[in-house]
Amino acid sequence: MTARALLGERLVIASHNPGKVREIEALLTPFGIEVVSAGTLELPEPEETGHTFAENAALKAETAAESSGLAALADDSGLVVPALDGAPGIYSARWAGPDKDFSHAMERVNRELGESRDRHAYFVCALALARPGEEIRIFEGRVDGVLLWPPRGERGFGYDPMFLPDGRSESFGEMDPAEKHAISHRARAFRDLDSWLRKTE
Ligand SMILES: O=P(O)(O)OP(=O)(O)OP(=O)(O)OC[C@H]1O[C@@H](n2cnc3c(O)ncnc32)[C@H](O)[C@@H]1O
Ligand SMILES: [Mg+2]
Repeated sequence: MTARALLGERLVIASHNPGKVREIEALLTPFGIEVVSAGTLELPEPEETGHTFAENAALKAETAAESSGLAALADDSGLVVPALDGAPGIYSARWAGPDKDFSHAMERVNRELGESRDRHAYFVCALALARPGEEIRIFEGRVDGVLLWPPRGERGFGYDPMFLPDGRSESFGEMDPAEKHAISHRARAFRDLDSWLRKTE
């Protein structure tokens, strides 16, 4: 089967975050399917009550698939800081508060790290694909790096300006989007999705 047959003619991107929707649209381009975002369809934003990235991604994808009757792809992601026992993790969006203020969230990460010499962090992305009448599928990706202070760059979204991926000299906030797509947690999860599609073909 082709990607189109597996994913449907029209796929809902079950996210209300414009930064993510932009990246997911770019990463889906090679699949050649029409996409529409949950925001455009005015779908409700479900409460993220799961305890893992995968559970929250599944919850968002299932809600969107049920309310639209279409296949839906959700992304639950976040920044994991081992020296902070994994925080902010699944609470990454919530650390920015109702105003979605990521300068504030980044300051909190840096403040809580204090003088810690361990500034290692990684981004995780769990993608969930829900198709009407089919079992839900989860795909995951991760990228490791170190936390910078002060943050650098205006590109990307969320915690990007404080994240320097391993082996690179530019933060995610400074990088050209195409470069971020070559190595990001989200791109790696898409590679996992792509290999599943190829196996199923
Ligand atoms: O749930 P949806 O509607 O998709 O949008 P959201 O922003 O609430 O998304 P999450 O619940 O998955 O929260 C993940 C947060 O982690 C951060 N994050 C995820 N991927 C990121 C990336 O590539 N670069 C920077 N920050 C990222 C970003 O701040 C997100 O708001
Ligand atoms: Mg969310």
